[in-house]
Amino acid sequence: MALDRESLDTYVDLMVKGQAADVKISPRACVADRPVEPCSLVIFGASGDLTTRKLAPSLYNLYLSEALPESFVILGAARSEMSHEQFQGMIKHALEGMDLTRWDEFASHLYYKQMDLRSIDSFHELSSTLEKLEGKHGTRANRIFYLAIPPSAYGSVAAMLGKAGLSGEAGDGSAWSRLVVEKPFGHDLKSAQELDRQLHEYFNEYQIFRIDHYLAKETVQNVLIFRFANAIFEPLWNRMFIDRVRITAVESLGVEKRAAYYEEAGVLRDMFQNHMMQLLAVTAMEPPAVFEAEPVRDEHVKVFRSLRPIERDDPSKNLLLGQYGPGVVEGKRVPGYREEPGVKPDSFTPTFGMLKVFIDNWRWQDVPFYLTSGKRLAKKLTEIVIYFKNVPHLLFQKVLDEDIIANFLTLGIQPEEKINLTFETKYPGAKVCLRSVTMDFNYQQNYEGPILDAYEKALIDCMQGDQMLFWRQDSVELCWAFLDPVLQHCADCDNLSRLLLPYEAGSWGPDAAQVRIART
Ligand SMILES: NC(=O)C1=CN([C@@H]2O[C@H](COP(=O)(O)OP(=O)(O)OC[C@H]3O[C@@H](n4cnc5c(N)ncnc54)[C@H](OP(=O)(O)O)[C@@H]3O)[C@@H](O)[C@H]2O)C=CC1
Ligand SMILES: O=C1O[C@H](COP(=O)(O)O)[C@@H](O)[C@H](O)[C@H]1O
Repeated sequence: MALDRESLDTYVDLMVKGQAADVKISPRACVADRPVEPCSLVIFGASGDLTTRKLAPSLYNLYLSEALPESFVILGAARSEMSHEQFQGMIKHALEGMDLTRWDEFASHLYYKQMDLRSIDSFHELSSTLEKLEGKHGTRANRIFYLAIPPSAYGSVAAMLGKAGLSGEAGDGSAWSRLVVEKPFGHDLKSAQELDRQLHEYFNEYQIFRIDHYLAKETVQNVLIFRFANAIFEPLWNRMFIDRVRITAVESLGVEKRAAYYEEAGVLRDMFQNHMMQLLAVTAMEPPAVFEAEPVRDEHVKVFRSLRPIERDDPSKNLLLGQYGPGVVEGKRVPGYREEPGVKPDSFTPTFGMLKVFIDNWRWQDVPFYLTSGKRLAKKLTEIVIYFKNVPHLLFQKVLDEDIIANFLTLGIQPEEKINLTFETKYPGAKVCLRSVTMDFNYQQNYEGPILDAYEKALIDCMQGDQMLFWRQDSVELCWAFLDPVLQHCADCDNLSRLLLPYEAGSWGPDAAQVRIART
């Protein structure tokens, strides 16, 4: 049968002109979304680092891309004395380098209120300020309270909101109230349960949004799409075909100005209890019955429930810890952790961790997951790498007398947002030689629009009431229960000093020789 004209043209385009890789496939329903209702966003901690560095640029970007509702109010609150105009000036300063052509319109939605978070009167005043602003901007009484304040204040602020009547919702669903809580959610299982008890005194679980900006990263969401919207990978995604999984989230940044917090947290609380666990969950979870918040979060929970406990008395078989010393990072000389402002000169706080984790279930029995995170490493890199098993019969290895590299799949989260599959091919020529080649997909391929920043996604999801990318309390508790024994072991200075290995800033962590010495 002869090809019709259109098919022939397509064939010529794809095959003869060799453009298969450049086929433009239009996105399907990528912008179709739920409407965002008018609302007010109250940011407690509006003068702090998180607000200026993350929230302000995200909100302005959402405004520029017309993702915010037409009627909205952003009310900043903190201890500092500031007028509305000063607050607007501070936010504008935080937007340096962005397109400010629509700044004046955006600024007309920004307000500030000086507050003492320990005083109930301050919350009653907040209530009447909100009512006035809601009347002026027509935002109804839909309210989001964002806790960008020290974690020690989360419980009491939630209680103050409740006492001032700000946690309630209209019975007919015409007005809602939501609470956004930043990590850390407690510092161990017990404190996480206590915090949860305090939050629930006045808020229901469906009103509480425990943010994890890693879950909201485009490429992390893409892990689920990659796994469950393709038929060819999932059959391989198990212990029969996968040898090991490496999940890495390392950065070149040091502790910056957060020593007070980091000295208490260290890498295990700062990165493992939250972001690393969520990366593990999206890699290891089963497909949910439907792609909705609760079924997806149920599957996260099942992964966390299946974590093989780490030996309390000797976690060193599964754990490697390090602390950075001075070195050169990206061409710049930097001090060691102990010389950073605010850090104790004899601090044993770990800034690097590698944890070998097993998930005891049918899919993953005995497949090790290596989770690595650390500060002041050679470069910023977050990726999930799936190492497949070697071929069952080493046909070419015998001919070549050399190891054959098993296939691996790299899910690049940041800074390069990509998916690579590496496999063996024949090197051209008369002799039998092999070479590894990589099939690349770059996230920006055939896409020119902006990529939503994680905080933008989290904010918009919260405005839409979608909790899929937020932590549920049962997951929080299971992760603390898993890490608590390790943290308790490390709370003993003698144990910690034995476990903690130095590494040079700008390196890839403690070197292998040191690790071997420490382990013998
Ligand atoms: N910064 C980041 O990148 C990240 C932060 N987080 C979390 O976000 C939260 C905020 O962090 P960050 O912005 O870095 O902290 P900062 O210390 O920079 O800011 C704290 C803010 O809270 C306000 N505040 C503190 N105490 C009171 C009080 N009694 N009454 C009223 N306001 C008060 C401060 O106001 P004032 O300055 O006026 O005193 C300031 O605006 C923390 O829980 C942190 O763990 C989570 C992930 C990343
Ligand atoms: O939550 C945190 O994350 C950042 C790393 O986030 P990223 O999006 O830049 O990868 C980390 O630097 C910080 O210590 C931690 O609190």
